[in-house]
Amino acid sequence: MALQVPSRQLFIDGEWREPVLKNRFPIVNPATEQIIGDIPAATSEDVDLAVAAARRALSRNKGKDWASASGAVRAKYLRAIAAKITERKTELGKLEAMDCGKPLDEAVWDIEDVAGCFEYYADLAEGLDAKQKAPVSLPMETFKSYVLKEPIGVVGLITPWNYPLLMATWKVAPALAAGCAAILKPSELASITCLELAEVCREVGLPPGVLNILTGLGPEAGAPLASHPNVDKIAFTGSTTTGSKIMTAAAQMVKPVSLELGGKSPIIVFEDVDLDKAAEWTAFGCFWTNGQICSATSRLIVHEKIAKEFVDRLVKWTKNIKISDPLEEGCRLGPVVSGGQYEKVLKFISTAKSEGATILSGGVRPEHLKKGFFVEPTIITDVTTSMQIWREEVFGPVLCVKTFSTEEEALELANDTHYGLGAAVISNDLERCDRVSKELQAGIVWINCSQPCFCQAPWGGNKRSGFGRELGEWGLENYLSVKQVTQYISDEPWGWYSSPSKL
Ligand SMILES: NC(=O)C1=CN([C@@H]2O[C@H](COP(=O)(O)OP(=O)(O)OC[C@H]3O[C@@H](n4cnc5c(N)ncnc54)[C@H](O)[C@@H]3O)[C@@H](O)[C@H]2O)C=CC1
Ligand SMILES: NCCCC(=O)O
Ligand code: NA
Repeated sequence: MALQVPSRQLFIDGEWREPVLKNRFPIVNPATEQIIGDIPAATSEDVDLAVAAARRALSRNKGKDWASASGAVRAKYLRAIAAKITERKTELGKLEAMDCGKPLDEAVWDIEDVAGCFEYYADLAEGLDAKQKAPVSLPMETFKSYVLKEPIGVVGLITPWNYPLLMATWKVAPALAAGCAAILKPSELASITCLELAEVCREVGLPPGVLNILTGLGPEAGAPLASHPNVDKIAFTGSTTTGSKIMTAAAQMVKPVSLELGGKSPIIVFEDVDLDKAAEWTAFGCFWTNGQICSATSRLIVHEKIAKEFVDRLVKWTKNIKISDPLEEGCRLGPVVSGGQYEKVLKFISTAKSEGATILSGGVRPEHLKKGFFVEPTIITDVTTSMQIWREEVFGPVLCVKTFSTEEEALELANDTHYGLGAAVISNDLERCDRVSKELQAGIVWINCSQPCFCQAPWGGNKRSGFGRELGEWGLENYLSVKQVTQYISDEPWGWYSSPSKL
């Protein structure tokens, strides 16, 4: 059963506020193409208000309420948020599925991960207190030095639509744990659950201004945040093109950025694998989240000895994937997020065809679904390394295939990309897996699986997939500034200049 989408405003300074320009835009359910509600459209006027509220939150009570409160104080809020999210798990999962099209089971899994991530950073916030004043060993006995870790300040968090609440949480949870105040700008294509996070923050009594949530369009709400002189850092997940624009805007203010961008990740399948296990991971690696994952292993590189049998088996697994409305029981593939993405994915497929590739399976709308932005899981063979389908991120359920004969050749193909986010290797020879993992140019390597993601482990890429790492302790460091405090401890004068008293 579909749910009523709550009608919300912008969340600024701990309360709901109508956008200054009073505009709203529709929310489209990609499975039905129906309008299911609307969200407020923030502009630079609202960004100014939110940034000012965040500044006030940092300095209220001389910082003692938030920024310089103990980590344990902030952890209580993070745990309270986690508890409320868990309480509302089923409802939030449904809203997420209706908004971005991911199968309900995946959406509920995401919401569980959201709660887990808030819990995890609550622990790290507490741990931060014990890490303060860590001594630095110096080569001169006359000095001693220690390090303070302080919140970076006001942070702008700009997030995408493929994991709407989870990607927001990967940023919000560590930012709040660190003692920053934040402005979150979710994607205009899927913002419902981020506005519900605002409601959760209101209910748990998060101090006003600590988290502000502004829905709106990229150029109207995201761009003024990225270039705002009173925002101290930007963390972004999304396309490489937008990441580059954000970095350019931030550079004008010498503002640090962390960027988690696109990918064209490889999965290498060696000849010694269990075909069914490898086929299932290959399908999951590319078709999970309807193929819309930055780390999707969308280039299959399979040993020529097993290629034919493996690809046949993979097609069989793919045909077994239930494609339906995301809310239908057992759904494993929903629609892509929007009409625009649907057209884009189909264009990628038709270009591959016109460049000489073979659409082995899928490539079209499923016959039984007349409405919605559905694309069948698609497998493309006869691909060359110069084709668009091999080189560019599709962000849809589309896998392209090449074969190899030697490990060296497999690595060459795998690393033949401007991106460097994820990579997977499937083989029963674990020594080989270790060797290949070292050679793969990627921030994340999966052995005998693809995509599992744990909030304890670092996440991020190399090359044009961006830089900086989210999650784990690295995710917290993103929002901390390191201050060196060095003290002269000798009773002797410094003695560099001749003392005037000796004249
Ligand atoms: N790496 C990833 O996780 C994602 C990659 N993508 C890729 O991006 C393509 C386009 O999707 P979009 O939704 O248009 O992604 P996008 O990268 O433009 O959007 C991501 C976020 O950036 C914001 N944004 C857009 N322009 C901005 C600007 N000039 N300044 C500040 N913020 C801005 C958006 O409002 C959204 O919140 C997809 O087809 C896919 O290839 C999209 C979403 C996630
Ligand atoms: N499993 C989380 C993937 C996140 C991302 O697409 O960035
Ligand atoms: Na939507």
